[in-house]
Amino acid sequence: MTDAKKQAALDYHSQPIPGKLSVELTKPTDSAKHLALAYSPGVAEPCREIAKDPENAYLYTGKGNLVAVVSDGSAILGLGNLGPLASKPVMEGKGVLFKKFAGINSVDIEVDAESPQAFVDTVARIADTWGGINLEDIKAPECFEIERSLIERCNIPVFHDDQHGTAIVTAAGLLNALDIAGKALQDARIVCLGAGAAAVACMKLLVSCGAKAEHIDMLDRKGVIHGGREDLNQYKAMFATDTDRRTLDDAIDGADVFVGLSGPNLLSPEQLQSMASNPIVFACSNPDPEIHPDVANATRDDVIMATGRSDYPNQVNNVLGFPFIFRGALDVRATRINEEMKVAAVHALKDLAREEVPQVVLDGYEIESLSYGRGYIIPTPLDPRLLGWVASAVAQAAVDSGVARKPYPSNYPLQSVDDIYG
Ligand SMILES: NC(=O)C1=CN([C@@H]2O[C@H](COP(=O)(O)OP(=O)(O)OC[C@H]3O[C@@H](n4cnc5c(N)ncnc54)[C@H](OP(=O)(O)O)[C@@H]3O)[C@@H](O)[C@H]2O)C=CC1
Ligand SMILES: CC(=O)C(=O)O
Ligand SMILES: [Mg+2]
Repeated sequence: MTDAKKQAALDYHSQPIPGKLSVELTKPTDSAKHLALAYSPGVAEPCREIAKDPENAYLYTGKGNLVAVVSDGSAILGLGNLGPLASKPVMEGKGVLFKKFAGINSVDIEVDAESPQAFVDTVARIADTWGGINLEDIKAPECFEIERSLIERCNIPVFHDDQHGTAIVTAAGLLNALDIAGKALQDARIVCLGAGAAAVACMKLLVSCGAKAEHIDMLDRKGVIHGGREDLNQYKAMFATDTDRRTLDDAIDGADVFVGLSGPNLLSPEQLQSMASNPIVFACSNPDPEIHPDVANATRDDVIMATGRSDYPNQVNNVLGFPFIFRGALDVRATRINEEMKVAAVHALKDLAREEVPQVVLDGYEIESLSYGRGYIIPTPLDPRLLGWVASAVAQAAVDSGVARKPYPSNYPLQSVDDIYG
């Protein structure tokens, strides 16, 4: 970013008031009568009802439309472990996206925990307050055990966005990119740079969508993950292959797909040059991708290029997932977000990209036209149809797979966030 853009980003966060989120009132509070309802003595009535039946919290409080965005700051975007407080702008940012795109209220919680167990205990003790918990920017391998324990201990959806949100969006974008490149997922040779939270979840979901595990080379800082390595944790070991390839140079040669979930500037033009025809490059590290799109496009004119950024075409970013996935899950009061709901979200995103693009999206990006093809493999976050398409697919899958505690909502498909209360 230029110095001017960096300053603009700081100004955006600090002016006219610090931060990006605020709390609003939903009831009148202008008279003594109102106060006697909102606070003492009236507030005692819903307290008594909730004490009788905890489900009444959904009726008398904001719980059912409230998601906690929780981080320990150990893997903030691709910036690394900067600690809990430095993650707050990202967590507030996730809250902005929840509210703007799905009408969901959220509170960011940055936890300074000395161990994964302390983190889990902290979150589990406050879990009843929320309708759902979105874990964010927690590094691997700790994130896997943290999420598993919290899912076990909580009866609300717990979802590690960097794993599953990223995987859902990546799978949808990749299915379309392969379609445009004239290739099939089961034949594609895939290189995944990174072997952390996002990478492991993305490759697992791609395999469940039809990719061949033996066609995937996953790499960490030490190179290709292969069966001869003795330093692999159980999550990396799932992707160990029987191969002689050891470096990114070895793995990328002739590959159809590069998925970067690692760090900045790690894929060189020479490496891109050695990929197969119509190479698909998802350089998803934020804020700086594994290869800059200007460099990639200057290197090959047949590249299908995506990044996690909002300022280039094909934004493969979990913003296309978590707001709408939680919307659907909350509205049917799902106890968890299961594989069926994730796969339903993949297909909704994939299919929506093949529809005509509405004018409001063109206006938002200040462009004249946009249609399914190399420069448009995935819907943009500003597409108002995401709410209806993705939340409906997720809610239906929750009902069909038996994790919903309420029926498919009668006010679905949602046209806008103004419709969420029916
Ligand atoms: N576009 C999107 O929607 C999303 C993008 N991301 C991006 O993915 C990246 C990883 O995030 P996340 O999975 O949460 O973090 P983790 O800390 O869990 O994982 C990071 C992984 O990247 C690997 N890595 C780091 N540097 C290198 C390198 N030089 N060469 C090879 N591998 C490297 C690490 O290797 P090792 O295991 O050896 O330490 C580790 O496996 C970030 O840049 C993040 O911004 C994440 C989520 C969503
Ligand atoms: C987008 C996101 O969640 C990340 O880069 O961590
Ligand atoms: Mg993240």
